[in-house]
Amino acid sequence: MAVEALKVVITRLVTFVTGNAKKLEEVRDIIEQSIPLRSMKIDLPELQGEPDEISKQKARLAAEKVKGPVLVEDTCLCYNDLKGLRGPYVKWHLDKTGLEGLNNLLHAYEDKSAYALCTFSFALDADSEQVTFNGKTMGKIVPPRGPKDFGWDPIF
Ligand SMILES: O=P(O)(O)OP(=O)(O)OP(=O)(O)OC[C@H]1O[C@@H](n2cnc3c(O)ncnc32)[C@H](O)[C@@H]1O
Repeated sequence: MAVEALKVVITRLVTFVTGNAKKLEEVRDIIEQSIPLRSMKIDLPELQGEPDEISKQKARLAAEKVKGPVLVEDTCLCYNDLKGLRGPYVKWHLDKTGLEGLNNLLHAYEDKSAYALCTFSFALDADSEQVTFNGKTMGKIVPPRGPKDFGWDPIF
């Protein structure tokens, strides 16, 4: 399945669906040279569940709207001592409590280690099985510092 999908990716235009300009910038930098890519901002529901499942459903919903091959990504920030939370819900936490709130979450814990999990899903169309890829970066949660122009970067 993955190989079949890949064949189509390089010959057909893929729509990267996101409402996040910084995310789009990074994805363009990394894969625009490899596959024909365009972007589209479509409001998709913020889903709940495990990262892979959220990403797959996001791809299915995006493919339904685009009616063609799509790529989506869902980012999680996972605290080890909180068993992987805030995970996919980090966006809400960041919106409501800001960077300080995300940092304060770990005050009661010794271990400040965390990881960023990026889950990409590709779908040829709404009826095809989604192909999912994960990337994980280990780090730790610190008080906010540096540029504040991209999500939770200042605390990770
Ligand atoms: O339209 P989509 O692609 O879903 O864009 P989004 O901003 O809703 O994307 P996510 O749900 O995947 O992102 C969850 C949160 O993580 C933030 N984020 C995503 N990638 C990041 C990165 O590389 N560094 C810092 N923050 C990031 C993002 O700004 C959100 O607040």
